Amino acid sequence: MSELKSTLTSGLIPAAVVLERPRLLVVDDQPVNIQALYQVFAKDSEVFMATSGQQAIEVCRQKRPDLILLDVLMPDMDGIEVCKILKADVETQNIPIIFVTSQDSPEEETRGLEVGAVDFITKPVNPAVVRARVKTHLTLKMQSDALRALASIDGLTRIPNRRFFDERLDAEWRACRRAGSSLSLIMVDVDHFKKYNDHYGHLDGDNCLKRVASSLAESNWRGRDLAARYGGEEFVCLMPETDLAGAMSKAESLRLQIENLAMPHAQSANADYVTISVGVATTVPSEGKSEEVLLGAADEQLYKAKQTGRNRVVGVALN
Ligand SMILES: Nc1nc2c(ncn2[C@@H]2O[C@H](COP(=O)(O)OP(=O)(O)OP(=O)(O)O)[C@@H](O)[C@H]2O)c(=O)[nH]1
Repeated sequence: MSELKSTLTSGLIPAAVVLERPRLLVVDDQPVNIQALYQVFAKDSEVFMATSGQQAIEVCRQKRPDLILLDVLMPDMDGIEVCKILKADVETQNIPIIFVTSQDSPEEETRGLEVGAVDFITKPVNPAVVRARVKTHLTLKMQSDALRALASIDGLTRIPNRRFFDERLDAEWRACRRAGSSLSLIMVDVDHFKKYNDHYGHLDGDNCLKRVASSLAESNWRGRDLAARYGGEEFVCLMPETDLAGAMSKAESLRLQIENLAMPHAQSANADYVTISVGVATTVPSEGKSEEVLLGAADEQLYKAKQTGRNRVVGVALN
């Protein structure tokens, strides 16, 4: 449970998922039906409302509700279509959708479940039934969000792991390619870390990695940036919409940040304390280029930083 608690506070699970006051979206073209559901939930939940499919999608993207109660039959865009659109978008696909319908045929229900709804409720709604079903699906959503977040965190350092980083790199690569903007990668490696372990012991080595990780993760990052543990004593940072100059300047401030922790390292050939070497690579993703090439380039720059004396930043912009 304490693991889950620290995961929650790390920000990887949205605060709303703690569900002290769940956020529900009720969608129906008839205000009287919205009113009926509003009365069931208003006391314990924050209730958003939408009277059309298009409005429902907009509210969803802005407010990120924990669950949607969605009317099937609506004039412009029906509930099935709304559900398909929300399930196709990574930002909204994990929000459970319960269809609320006056047509309770098996065909209708099958169609709804096939496009991704989790449940069906028939009109006129029974307050006790709808409350119980919503509670069940909110609990399931909280559990699956918590599991997803735990699977994304490195066990030792509690910052995002390589798996999470790989997923985000993939998504940001595509986003920067669409926008025609730069994507930068920063590779960080602790200098002479084998000697650190040999001198202070593996437990102190672990603590050193934890401090480096926290310092990197707590740096002053912009919205879509990400710092993760790549493996061993290596860390990686992703900076979308950032050119080489911006990434080099951030990398230099990370290097200083670690130096300023002033963690003693008696065996380092570079300094009396722990330092890092940093490799930076930037590209504008396009047809024919790959994420692996960007990763390889950052790694190559890191190698150069090691070869040319460590405790330094080296970078390259790829054509
Ligand atoms: N304590 C601890 N050590 C780790 C962990 N992961 C990797 N290491 C150690 O990190 C060390 C990395 O050593 P090397 O790859 O030789 O690099 P280095 O000693 O840092 O030398 P340079 O990178 O060239 O400065 C190895 O001794 C690994 O065992 C970990 O989770 N905890």
